[in-house]
Amino acid sequence: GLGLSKKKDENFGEWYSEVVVNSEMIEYYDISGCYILRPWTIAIWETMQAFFDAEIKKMKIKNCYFPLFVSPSVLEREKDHIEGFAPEVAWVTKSGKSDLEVPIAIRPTSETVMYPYFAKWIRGHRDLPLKLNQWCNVVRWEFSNPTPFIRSREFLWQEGHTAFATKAEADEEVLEILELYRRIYEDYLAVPVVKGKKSENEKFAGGLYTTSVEAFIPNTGRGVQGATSHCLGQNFAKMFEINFENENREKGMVWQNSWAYSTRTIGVMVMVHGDDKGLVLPPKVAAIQAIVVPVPYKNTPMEEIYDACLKTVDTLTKAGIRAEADLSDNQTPGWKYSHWEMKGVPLRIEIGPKDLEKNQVRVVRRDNSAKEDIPVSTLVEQVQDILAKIHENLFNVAKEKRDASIKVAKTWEEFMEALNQKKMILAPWCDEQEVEEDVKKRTKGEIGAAKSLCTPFEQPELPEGTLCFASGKPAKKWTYWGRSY
Ligand SMILES: O=C1CCCN[C@@H]1CCCn1cnc2cc(F)c(Cl)cc2c1=O
Ligand SMILES: [Mg+2]
Repeated sequence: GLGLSKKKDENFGEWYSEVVVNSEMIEYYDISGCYILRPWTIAIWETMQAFFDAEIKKMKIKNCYFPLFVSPSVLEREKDHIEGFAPEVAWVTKSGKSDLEVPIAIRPTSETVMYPYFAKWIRGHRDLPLKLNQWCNVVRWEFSNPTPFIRSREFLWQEGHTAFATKAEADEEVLEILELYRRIYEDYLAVPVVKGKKSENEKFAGGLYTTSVEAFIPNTGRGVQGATSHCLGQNFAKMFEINFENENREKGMVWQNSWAYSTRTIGVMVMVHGDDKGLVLPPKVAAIQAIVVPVPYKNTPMEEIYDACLKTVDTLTKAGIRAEADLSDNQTPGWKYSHWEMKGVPLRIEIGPKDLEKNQVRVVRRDNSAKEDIPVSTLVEQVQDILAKIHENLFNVAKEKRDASIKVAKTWEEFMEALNQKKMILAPWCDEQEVEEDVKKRTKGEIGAAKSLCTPFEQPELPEGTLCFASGKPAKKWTYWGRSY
C-alpha cells in the first residue's frame, strides 16, 4: 500500500531510496550506480538550469558542446593530474565485434578535452576572456557505495571553463559563480550552505585553489560538497600552452577557472527536507506547486465540484502558479492525499460541498500540515504568500537543524566526541597538510574518516595563542571538519 516502510530517523539509507522511488523521481536500473531520472526529477533540474543558464548568460559566458570521447594521449596529458583518478575512467574498447585500435575514454570531466582547443583559439589578448560552459553528462566509474543523485557513475552537470588575461579577473569570477551556487541551494532548494575554501589536501589537485559551498546532512552527520568553483591558476595553461600576446606584445599564459554543480544538488534537497510521508519539495522547484483534490460527499452532484476544481486550477495557473487537479475517478481523496504528499507537492487544495457553499477552499501545507480555509476571492495572493512561507519555513528548519549539528572543538577529545555524535566540527587548525593527513588516519573507521570540509570565508574571532585541535601548534584559521559523502 501507500506510505513508506522505513522512517527517516531510524533507517536513513533505506528511507532515502524509498522516497526517491515512491515520489517517482528515480527508477533503479540494471547497471549498478546508474539511475533513471523520471520527469519529476527533470522538472527540478530544468528549473535550476533555467536560473543558472540565464545568470551565466548575463556574465557573457557562452554554452558549447565538446565530445563525450577523449583519446588517451589527451586524457593522460599530465600524469599527476589524473593518476589518482585513473581507476574511475570508463573506456570504449570495441565497436561491434572488432576491437578499437586505440581505446577511447568517456569524459569524467572536460579539462583535457577542451584545453587543446583553448590553446588553438587563444592567440592574442583580443581573444580573451574566453568563457565557455557546457551542460552535459560525465562518467566516473566509482566503486564506493552508489547513492541516487549523490554518487552515481553517470550524472548530469554543467561545467564552466574560462580563461582570462589576469589573475584578478579569474579570482573575481570564482566568487561570482560561487554566489550563484549559494543561490541555487538557498534560494531554490531552501538548503543552507557554507561558502569556503578547500584545504590543499582537498582542493582540485590540478588547480591553484578551490572554493565550495558545503551542505550538511544531520541524519548521517555527513558533510556534502554542494558545488565547486576552482581557480586553476596557470597550471593548465602551462600544460596545454595556452598563452597570448598582451598589449605590449609580451607572451603571457592565461589564468583559468573551472566550476560545476550537478544533479547531486537534488539528492541533498531530498535528504534535508524529506520526512516520513515522503518527499517535501521547496515551492520554487516543484513541478506542481498546488494540487487540487475534489472531496465528494455522498449524493452531491460531482460536476459542480469538478468545475470548481478546474476553475481553481485555471485561476492559479493564470497567476503563474503551477497548479493541477487530480480528478481521477478511481482513487479516494485519502489515497490522493497520501500520493501527492509522497511526491512532495507543497500545497494541497481540497474542494468539497461545504467549500462550494461558502465559496472557499481548504488549503493544506505539506511542510507543516497546517490547514486553512481560504475565500476564493483572495485565493491567488494567499496561495502565493503561503508558498513563500513554505520556502522560508523549510530553509529556517533546515538551518536550525544544521546549526544544531555544528560543534566547536578546541581539543582532540572534544573533536572525537563531536565526530562520534555525528556533528560537523568547527575547529582551530594550524593549516598544515600533514596534520590533516594525520586527522584522516586517526579517524579512519568503517564509516569513513573525517576530513576538512572547508575553511569558511566568515571566520570567527581567533584569539592570540589559540592552538590547533589536532597538532597543538599555533592555530591559523577556523575550519569545518567531518565525515562526508
Ligand atoms: O570540479 C570541477 C569543475 C568542473 C570541471 N572539472 C573540475 C575538476 C574535476 C576534478 N576531477 C574529478 N574527477 C575526475 C575523474 C577522472 F577520472 C579524471 Cl581522469 C579526472 C577527474 C578530475 O579532474
Ligand atoms: Mg570523485
